[in-house]
Amino acid sequence: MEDTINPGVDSEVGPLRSVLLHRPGNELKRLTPRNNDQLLFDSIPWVDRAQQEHDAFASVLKERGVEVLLLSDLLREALADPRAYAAGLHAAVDDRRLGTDLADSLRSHLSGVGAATMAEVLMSGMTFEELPASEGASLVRKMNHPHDFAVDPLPNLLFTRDSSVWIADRVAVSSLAMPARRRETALLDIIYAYHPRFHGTVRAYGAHSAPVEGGDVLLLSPGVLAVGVGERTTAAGAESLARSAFADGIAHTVLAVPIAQTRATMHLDTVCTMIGPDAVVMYPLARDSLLAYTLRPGDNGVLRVDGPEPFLTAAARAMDIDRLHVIDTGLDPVTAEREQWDDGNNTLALAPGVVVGYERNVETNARLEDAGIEVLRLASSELGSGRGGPRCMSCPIARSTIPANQPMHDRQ
Ligand SMILES: NC(=[NH2+])NCCC[C@H](N)C(=O)O
Repeated sequence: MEDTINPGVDSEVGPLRSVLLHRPGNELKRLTPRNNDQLLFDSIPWVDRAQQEHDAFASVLKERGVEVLLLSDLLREALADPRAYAAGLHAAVDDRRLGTDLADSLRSHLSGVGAATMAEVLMSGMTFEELPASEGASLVRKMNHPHDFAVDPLPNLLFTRDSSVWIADRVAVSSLAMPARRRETALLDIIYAYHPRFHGTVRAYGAHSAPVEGGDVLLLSPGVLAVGVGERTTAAGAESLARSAFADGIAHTVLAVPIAQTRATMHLDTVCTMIGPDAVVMYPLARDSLLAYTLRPGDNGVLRVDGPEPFLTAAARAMDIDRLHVIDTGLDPVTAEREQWDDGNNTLALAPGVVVGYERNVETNARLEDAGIEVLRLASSELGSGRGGPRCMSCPIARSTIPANQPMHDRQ
């Protein structure tokens, strides 16, 4: 048997060894022009092409020696455990939406369908017309349109970055802010609690805490986290993540970084991602305006909060480096805005100086290459419709540790 890779992530850029992805599936087929806004997609993706683009993403990672775990496989395998199956039933059936009669009949139907179908229902949801026939009349069934959802689909599962985050050897299952994504928490919870691969995994933070989404969390260096606070992660969420990371000894500094509350900048990783241990690619407009509050453990369990001050200053101090380099994308404001929207700043580092990016961001990629970064390009005509790039679509489970204080150019 091959050795399994021990989970653990202490940076954004250490050589990537194992990653969790979600190959888009039938949940994307639920998107219509009537529900796409609410389900956080900007258009209606062509699902077959989205799958091809995603398969190409997985292949790029595998070719570089990264183990790719698929969320649907892990969920199905986890559901083989009766306790996981019971948790799945609980996550699928909402008594408040269905009323007692319909909820009971759906529960008894799902109890017998088996792990594969159960996983599919949890991911793709169920419409009223797909519910099993049941005895007696149900007002709820009569008064809902056959295409209404009895169980909501989760099209944003694709963005595995947001629903869980590894910090050192612990995993934080997120508390997601938007109603369309809240049920993702239950699926990740089932995987980490019951899949044999994650047996013994210790948690950080608590999925019932104030919202934190993984797209807002950057592991700037071992022990130093930057947490975007904006449309998704709240200040209370950043505090609770900091408190738990300090208590567990997996971080000594957390930078809370205010970001504009708009769709274009829903997460910190839409404007800034790391491409080396002391370097980031950053949306030019954010470069001089981004601020940070510095959180550290204080006496008697009280948090110390300093700042705000410029993000780059606070980050360099916390990381104990002279300067956090910003790769100058040097773009004119209109190109910069277009490429930021298309996730040009949302790169996934496979190692220091090696990143995956969307090919459509021609100018940003060219500037990254000018700076000596290798850019592995992905097609994204359909994947991009959910507004997420390679970083959003990946949850690193294991990265190798980079030796401390070794600037990037020595490592290439
Ligand atoms: N880490 C990220 N930037 N994730 C992007 C998530 C996009 C997704 N449609 C949402 O609105 O939630």
